Amino acid sequence: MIEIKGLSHAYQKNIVLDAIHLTIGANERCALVGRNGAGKSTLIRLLLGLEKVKKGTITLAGHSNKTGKWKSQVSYLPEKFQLYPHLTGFENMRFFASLADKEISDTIMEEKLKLVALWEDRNKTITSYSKGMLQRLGLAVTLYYDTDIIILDEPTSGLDPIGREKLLQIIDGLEGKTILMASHHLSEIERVCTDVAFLEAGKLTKYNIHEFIGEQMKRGSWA
Ligand SMILES: Nc1ncnc2c1ncn2[C@@H]1O[C@H](COP(=O)(O)OP(=O)(O)OP(=O)(O)O)[C@@H](O)[C@H]1O
Repeated sequence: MIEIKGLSHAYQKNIVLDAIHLTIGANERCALVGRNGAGKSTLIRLLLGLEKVKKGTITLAGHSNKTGKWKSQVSYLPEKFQLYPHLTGFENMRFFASLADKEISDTIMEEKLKLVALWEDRNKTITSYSKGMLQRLGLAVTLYYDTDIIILDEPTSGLDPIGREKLLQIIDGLEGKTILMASHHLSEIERVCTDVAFLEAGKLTKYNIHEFIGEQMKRGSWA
């Protein structure tokens, strides 16, 4: 579960987040949306401890983000995951596993590579992978930590419709996770998300997906 209470953040006089509240429970897939500059990346950086929380509280999987205990329960897929181009898909998996705090077995790597449909291509160097395959490999790395909370930053960015659909199918199949996914695409939000956290002028409003679609019909797209 993610719990944010009274969180504010400003860069000099630019108030980006103004006393926002957000709770995302297990089995919720919550989209994080808002216009360019609305504060999505700032919120993600605060959640990941990359930016200091000055006002308000963040609790991740029951741990305050001030303690550091939350780290084993959160995984993050950035918009562009830095993989090693001279290594194969499997070698990349092994390399990132070697950096993890817990042991990640070959069996788990096999399971995740099969989940993202890259098992057949595991021994190819990733220079031969398409953008979609690279993003799926990044997702496989993110998933083998098996954390309660998964944060995805525009996971389908730059993918063609087939690549996008394959990735969304995998995300749609994840169970028992708390997912926050930044996105600019209403169609993909509708496809996989149960809820939407909408940022506008420093305020955050949470909708269930049906309310959000209705709201968009009334007032036009946010983007
Ligand atoms: N390190 C920083 N220093 C100063 N201002 C910043 C910094 N990072 C972000 N900002 C400002 O904070 C506001 C929110 O930026 P942020 O990147 O969080 O928005 P965003 O919703 O992620 O935008 P986008 O959709 O374009 O990625 C913007 O006005 C931006 O210029």
